[in-house]
Order: sequence, then C-alpha cells, then structure tokens
Amino acid sequence: MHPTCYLTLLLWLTFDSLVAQHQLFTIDGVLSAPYSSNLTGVGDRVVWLVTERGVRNIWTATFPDAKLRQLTQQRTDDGQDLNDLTLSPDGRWVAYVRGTGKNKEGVSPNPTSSPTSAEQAVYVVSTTGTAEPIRVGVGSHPVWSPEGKRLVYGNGGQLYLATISDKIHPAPTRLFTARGSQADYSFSPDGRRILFASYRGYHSLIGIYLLDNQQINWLAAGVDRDQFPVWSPDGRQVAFERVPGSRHGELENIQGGRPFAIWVADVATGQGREIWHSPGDDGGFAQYYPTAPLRWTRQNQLLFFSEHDGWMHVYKVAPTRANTPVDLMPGAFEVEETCLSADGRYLYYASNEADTDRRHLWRVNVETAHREQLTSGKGIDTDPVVVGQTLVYRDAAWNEPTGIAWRSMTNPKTTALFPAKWPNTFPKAALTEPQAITFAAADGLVVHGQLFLPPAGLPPAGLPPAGLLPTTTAPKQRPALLFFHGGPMRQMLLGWHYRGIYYANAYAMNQYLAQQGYVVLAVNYRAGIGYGRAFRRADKQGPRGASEYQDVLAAATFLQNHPAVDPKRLGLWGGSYGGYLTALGLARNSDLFACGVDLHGVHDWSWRGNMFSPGGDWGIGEAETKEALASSPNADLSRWRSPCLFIHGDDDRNVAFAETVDLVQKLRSQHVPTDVLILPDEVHGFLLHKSWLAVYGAMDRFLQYYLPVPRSLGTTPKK
Ligand SMILES: CSCC[C@H](NC=O)C(=O)N[C@@H](CO)C(=O)O
Repeated sequence: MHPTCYLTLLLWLTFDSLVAQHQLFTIDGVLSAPYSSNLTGVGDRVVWLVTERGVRNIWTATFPDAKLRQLTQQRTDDGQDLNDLTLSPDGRWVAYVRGTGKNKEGVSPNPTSSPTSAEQAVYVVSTTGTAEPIRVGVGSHPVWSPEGKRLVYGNGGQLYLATISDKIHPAPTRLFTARGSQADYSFSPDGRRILFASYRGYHSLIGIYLLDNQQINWLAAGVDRDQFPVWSPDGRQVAFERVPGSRHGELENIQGGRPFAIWVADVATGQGREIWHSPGDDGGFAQYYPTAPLRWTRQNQLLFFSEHDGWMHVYKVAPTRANTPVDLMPGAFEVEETCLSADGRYLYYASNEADTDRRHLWRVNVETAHREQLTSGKGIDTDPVVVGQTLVYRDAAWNEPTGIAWRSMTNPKTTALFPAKWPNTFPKAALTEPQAITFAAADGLVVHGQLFLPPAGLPPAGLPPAGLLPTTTAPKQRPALLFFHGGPMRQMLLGWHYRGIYYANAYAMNQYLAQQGYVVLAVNYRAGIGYGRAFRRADKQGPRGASEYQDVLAAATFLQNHPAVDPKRLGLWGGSYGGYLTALGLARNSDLFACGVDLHGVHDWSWRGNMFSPGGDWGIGEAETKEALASSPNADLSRWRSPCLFIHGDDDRNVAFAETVDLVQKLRSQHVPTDVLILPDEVHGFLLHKSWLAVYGAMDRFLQYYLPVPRSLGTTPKK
C-alpha cells in the first residue's frame, strides 16, 4: 500500500479512537445533572426543588448573602414527585406536596409498584434545615394564612385547616362541607375568611367562608363558571374571572377558546359588576396556562392574562368601573411566568420578545407601562422571583440544564447560585449548540425548529473524516431524526427546557442523539406556543384535520435537502402529542420515514373522544368522530410499513395505555415490525429516573438497529 495510505489509515484509526471517546457521552451522563424547578420566594428567602437522577430535594437560599441550604434529605429515586412548594409569610416554613393526585379509581401513582401503595400528602419543613419534614395530611395545594401559623389545603374537593408548629396539633380538620369541588382558595388579608371557587359541573360559584361563625356567603351567584378569585388589598372586595356556563353536550376543548370577563364583587353585599369582557373567544388558555391568571395589586390595579390582541400578554384594568384594559407589553411576543413586586409597582416576567426561541426576563412599571430587559444572551431564563432588591430566577443554556441564578436590581451582573458545579459525569464540553432554523409548510406557514448537528470533527457515519481522503463530494450519509414535542401547547427552545423533567430530558436526548452522529431537528409545529394565538389555535389541527402534518412533511423536506443528511434515512420520535405525530408519519408515509419511536402517543382521536373522556379534552363530539378518525394514525394502518418502538407506562392518566395496546396488536396482525417497552405502574411523565434511562436506552438500541450510525466501523449493536 502506498505510504500515504498507511499515514491516512493511521490518522483515521487515531481519529476513530477519539470518536470512541465520545462514547463516554452516555445517556446516564447527559441525564445526570441536577434540575431546578418550583422556584418561589417570600421576604429575603427563596426555595426550590432539585431533582438529580430522580432524587428530589428542597433547597433554600437567603439574599443578599446568597446563603444556600438543603432542607430535605431524600436519597432515593422513589418516583414520588414533590410539588406546590409555598413559603410561609414569615419564611419559617415551606409547605409542599409529596406524591401525585388520585385518578378516577382513587389511586395515586405508584411507579415502584410498592405493595404499600402510595399517597399524595401535604408536608411542612422548617427553613432552618435542622428538622425532618412533618406530614400534615392527605391532600394538595397548601395555602398559608397571613400570620404563617395555619395552612388550608384541599383533599377530595373539600378544604382542610391545619395549625402548624413543630408538631401538627390539633390534627387538621375539615373546614366545611360544600357541594362540588372547592379550589382557588386563599385567606383574606385579616386571616379571618377563606375565599374559594366551588366547581359544580356546568357552573361554578365564588364563596367566602367566615372562620368566626362557620358561615358561607356566595358572591354574584350566576349560571357561569366563576373562577380564580382574588382579594382586594383591604379585603372588602373580590375580583374573579367569569366564563360562560356549559350547555347540554358542550365538550371541553383545551385548544379552543371561550369569551371571558373580569368581575368585581362587594364582600359585604355579595353584589358584583362586570369590569371588562373579552371581544371574542380569547379565554381558556389565558386562564389555565399561567400560574396567576388574575391579580389585584397593592396599587389597586387588576392584572390579567389575555390573548385578545393575538399574543399572550398581561393587561391592567381599574377595579372601580367598566373600563378598557391597557396592554402592559404591546408587541409580537408571548409572556409566560410572572412575579409582582411586593409593593405592586413592578411586574417581572419571562418572555420571548426579540428572541423567539429563548426566554429572557423583563420588568414593566405597572403605572407607566415602561418596560426594561433584565436578562439577555443565550440563556433560557424563566420564573422570576423578587426578594428585596434581588431578582432570582431559573436559568439554563444550550449546554447547561436549568439551575438557579440571581442578579441585584441595582447591578445587571448575573450570578449562578445553583448548582455550584456540574457533575463530572455530565458531558458539558461535548454538547452541541442547536441552530435556529425555519422552513415553510405547504400552506406557507413559517415553522421554527432547532437543528442539532453532530459535533464538528465527528466523522460522517462510517466514513473517514472529510479531508483525510480525497472525496469529490461530501456524500449524504447521515441518518436524521425529527423530534416532536407534546402538548401540543409547547415550544422547544435553543437550550435546555425549563418545563419539567419531561422536556429537559427530551432536550438532553436530542443532544445525545446528535453526539451519536444523527442530525436532529426539533420541530415547533403549529398548535404550539411562542408564535402567537393564531399559530397555537391553527385551523384544522389535531382531530379536526391534522393540519400539523404539513409541518411534519416540510421538516422532512428541510432535512432531505440538508447536505449532511441521507434523505432515505429519516426517523421520527416524540412523546404524547409528539407520539401522535410520530405514528401519523409512519402510518401515512412509511415511504419517507424509515422508523420511529412513539412514547405514549394518541393513535385514534375518535376513540379518545368517546372512551377516554367526553370529547377527549379536544371537544370531539359525535359530529367530529369521522374527521377525528381520519386525522389519526389508525386511519392509515394499511399503509404502515416502517418499524416502530412503542413506549408507554400502563398507569398513564393523560393518554390511555389502551392506545398503544390497540395499535401494536393491529400492526402485529399486518406484520409491521414493532418493539414495545412497557413500564408497569408508570404514568405519563415517567416519575422514576430509572424509567427514563430504560426508555432512552431502548430508544438508542432501536435507532441504532434501524438507522445505524456505527459506533466504530462495521459494528451495529444488537437490539
Ligand atoms: C394528544 S392528547 C394528550 C397529549 C398530552 N396532553 C396532556 O396530557 C401531552 O402531550 N402531554 C404532555 C407531554 O407529555 C404535555 O406536554 O402536555
């Protein structure tokens, strides 16, 4: 062999060993970093939840000293979620919920299949960090009294009251028994009354329970759904949101809209008056998506979320009389989580203004509507909390999962608070920065995506690095994967996702797949958020015509035209709504898509509309059944040829496990190659870290088998 060839071969083998080092980039490693969520604050203190390899613990910090402390000492991946963190007004206690609510059969998730079952219960833990958590009682959504010594929480639709000290004595008591299911509750400023919404089927009422004489007074009772009540600062009035009550046969459509109004009622008389109503059916999402859809500020202004100008914004309106709301942040962008300063003068918020596929923090002066940007750059900054003169927030980047950062309001310098360092197992240096891309669907709609390219230098699959051997053209040789988020009211971003472990892990897996040599495209298809109301409420979406499928096809064309991609080796993957689009692609276009991985997807909208729940959460009625089936993967099974890995927890409360059982049986009967990974007693968003490792491990092996990117020349892992 010519000496040059020997040299080339030597260089290639050296390079291949370097590539092999990338195998140190493991699924376990990319999922090993701590993930911070549930950030909240009071006074000079914040608390948040840290989930690290499934181990969930509560941390706290005080400012301005930024002193950190771990408050709980959980040490195992026990599959029991922690949620609803809330600090007592004096900062001495954190109340939180361990476990997840019961399903229709009255059972809480038990992903470890523990023979002693599982519960959802309220706990408190001292912020001194010196004591064990104290179990308060079965329930959720704890709310503190103004003096910080009492907690109200919900259990089975009724409200309970606990007195909190170093021990729970006397035992919690049911506050009262009322018809319906009580929710949206809060103490009055004087701590002597409980405001709540009573949900009663077609309608809901706003009530006030007087602790002194155990009496319930109802406010402005009508035939509508009154919800999200808030106290005026003096406790003499209540504001709430009113949407029309149900009509016979009316079905919930979480992607639809409904008109809504802002009302104010007088506590003493119970009389109410409308302050404003939306010009159209702009309500629904603006109430259930934000954490605080309605607020009454100390400056005596009502703040509420609405999409009526085409984007999710916060508006202010005076509570005194009918008047026109003022948009606090006019412009073509969306507002997400918010925090109001203690004096009510500033609203802090996360937005994608001027950076569509990221999130940064802003604040707006409620009086003047003057706004200023507080964070910028390549971060994914969300969930602002203001403690004194310090802004604390959740912060991620393209190569860092969500942690906690802070800045002083008098100094723009940002400081990372948690974690102090990333685990050595976390392959930060080997991550690839996703690129923002857009493409047009067949109907002209512009769709955003994030493109993950294998790290520079990683040789194209199975071939020596370009440049070492004379090649006339860079042959298209990489397999590519399209990822679809769930929801669908979601948006994947140019960095680690902030919306729970579910999406943080999805982003991590796309990093892993790129590292393995796949070109990966995360597709922000229509019906998602971030791009305005019209995009989110795109016509004929899902069960009404699957208009999103145009975006699937356009994304495939984008990849097929990419110089690094082998157009005949495209794969699909996604969860839930993303699983639906994965299955739809394989059913309709096995000619385009070589294989797919469907995590707990919906496969028959007509079945979901009839059997999962009335309308299937998408308002699928009798008249929509035919269209719903036609919009489903199950309508095109005769065309399905490509292999698919199906993954589902059999205690899924969001997408019935039956969807996967049915589809796999049907595909098997027509000899389509199917693999399944079933997680007994797991739910929709897998609660155990070990479940995620199993899911992604199975996915990795499946993709390597059907869309091989040889880890080294000539080897293809066995399935
Ligand atoms: C396709 S209908 C149900 C989809 C499901 N929505 C609610 O549970 C879903 O996509 N869930 C998660 C993702 O798992 C979400 O992001 O809401």
